[in-house]
Amino acid sequence: MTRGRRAAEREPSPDGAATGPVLLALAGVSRVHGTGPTAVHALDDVDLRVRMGELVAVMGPSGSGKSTLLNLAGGLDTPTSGRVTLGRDVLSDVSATERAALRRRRVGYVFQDLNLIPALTAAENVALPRELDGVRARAARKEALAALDDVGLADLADRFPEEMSGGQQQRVAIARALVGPRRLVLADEPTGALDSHTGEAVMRLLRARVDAGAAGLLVTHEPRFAAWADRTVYLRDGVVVDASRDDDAEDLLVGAAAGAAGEDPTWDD
Ligand SMILES: Nc1ncnc2c1ncn2[C@@H]1O[C@H](COP(=O)(O)OP(=O)(O)OP(=O)(O)O)[C@@H](O)[C@H]1O
Repeated sequence: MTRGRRAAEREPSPDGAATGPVLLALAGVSRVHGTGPTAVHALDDVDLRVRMGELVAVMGPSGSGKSTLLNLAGGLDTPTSGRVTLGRDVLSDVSATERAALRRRRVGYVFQDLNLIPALTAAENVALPRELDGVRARAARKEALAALDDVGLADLADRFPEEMSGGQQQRVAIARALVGPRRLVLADEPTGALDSHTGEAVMRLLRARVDAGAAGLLVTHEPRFAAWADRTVYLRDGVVVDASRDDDAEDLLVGAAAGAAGEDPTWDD
């Protein structure tokens, strides 16, 4: 089991198991790109559960399926077989439109390629996904300012991306990923373009968000960043070849509970 120094410091539990409800569950998930002799088995029969309050790192060589896993987890892609569940919603069963709506409301992405919109200020970039969710402009700005404050950028809210350093831009991207009621944070090499000091700061922010109750999945090539996670899953050729402790399924919100009537305790949106 790979447990980082910081995770160990943060969490005294000897087995390191996060105890929140399962937010994200992949069960027997495979993804094949293409057909016939040229088909690529990007993921093969992967099981993974991530709990609220848990940060899971995904490591593996180039082409091992890390980004495919992240895309499936966030509903950007659908599995060829198997099931992806977010809260009580089976992402792999809903229509593309519903999946897009779930994704927008519930999933925050942080990519190496930040995708900030150059013509919008930091606050406008962060507010945009909330406005797309139907939140009124004034409320969305308020939320955006709070999210920017969380990442230490309250003073730069009205700057444009080109007026900020790379690290500051990355923090804006994180604020945008975390604004509003999102509970699942998917980060694909979020530290890739950053110097080590700024990379650590980014990890601290992700860790803090997860400690506050989100579930996080972090793709990284760097063990020192994976050390911030509670556990690490290693992929090779689309297969999980090593995973530190994944806990019991008994309190899963999925399976028989999927589609059941009533409130979903993992969401407050
Ligand atoms: N849209 C696609 N069409 C065909 N093959 C694809 C597609 N997307 C990914 N693949 C293939 O699936 C495999 C897994 O790709 P993926 O991008 O998930 O790996 P990765 O571990 O994220 O790699 P890297 O670390 O280089 O980003 C690779 O062989 C890749 O070429």
